Amino acid sequence: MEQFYTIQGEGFNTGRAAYFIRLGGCDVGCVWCDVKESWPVDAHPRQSLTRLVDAVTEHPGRNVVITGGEPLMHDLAPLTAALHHAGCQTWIETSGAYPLSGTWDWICVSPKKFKAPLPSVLAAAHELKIIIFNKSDFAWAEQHAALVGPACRLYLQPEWSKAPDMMPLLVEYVKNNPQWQVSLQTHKFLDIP
Ligand SMILES: C[S@@+](CC[C@H](N)C(=O)[O-])C[C@H]1O[C@@H](n2cnc3c(N)ncnc32)[C@H](O)[C@@H]1O
Ligand SMILES: Nc1nc2[nH]cc(C(=O)O)c2c(=O)[nH]1
Ligand code: SF4
Ligand SMILES: [Mg+2]
Repeated sequence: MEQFYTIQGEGFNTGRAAYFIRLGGCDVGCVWCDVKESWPVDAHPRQSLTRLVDAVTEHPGRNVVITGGEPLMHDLAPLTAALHHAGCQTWIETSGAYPLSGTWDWICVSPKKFKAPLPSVLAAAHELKIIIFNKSDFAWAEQHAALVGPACRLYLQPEWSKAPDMMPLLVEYVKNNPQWQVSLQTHKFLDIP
């Protein structure tokens, strides 16, 4: 759907330069999704792997984030193989609703109530990033934290429009449950993609 070189705004890798590839197609249907234009799978032009990898390597950064849409609706094995061949690190942003494909240096799973994550994807996560939209999301976060591996990093990220209301609760939650960390969509404050 789009590709851009920017700063990873969220989660564990916040602040690091990364090339983003946003793949079209998602059927999870989050009411608060901030890229609804990514949902239709056929609305976005196709690109060859060669062209995609060439575009990445025109920039000095070698961290590549595959996002969407829901990127795991596609077989990502060819894309991650080509990126690794070009010397890139592969990072994914996924809801976990579809089986993993591809080989990954960093897996961020952000599970959604609208379509449950697969246990196999949760088990492979390096990072669990729960979006806090209302109070019930804290208990829901704990349910998913029980399904990830022991080394998985735990993040709570406010849903953008609800952040003014939810941030005080989120801060108190992390102070009382320090296994969790706060993640903010810092690119939105920086006004970058
Ligand atoms: C647009 S999604 C694409 C990747 C994948 N479909 C997913 O949901 O993880 C990228 C990240 O943005 C988060 N996100 C989407 N809309 C948001 C919003 N309104 N506020 C905060 N985070 C949001 C998602 O939870 C996910 O972690
Ligand atoms: N800067 C920046 N960081 C991000 N981290 C995850 C994003 C996403 O939409 O997947 C995203 C994004 O859209 N922009
Ligand atoms: S799973 Fe991701 S892309 Fe799909 S609707 Fe939810 S936030 Fe948007
Ligand atoms: Mg985004």
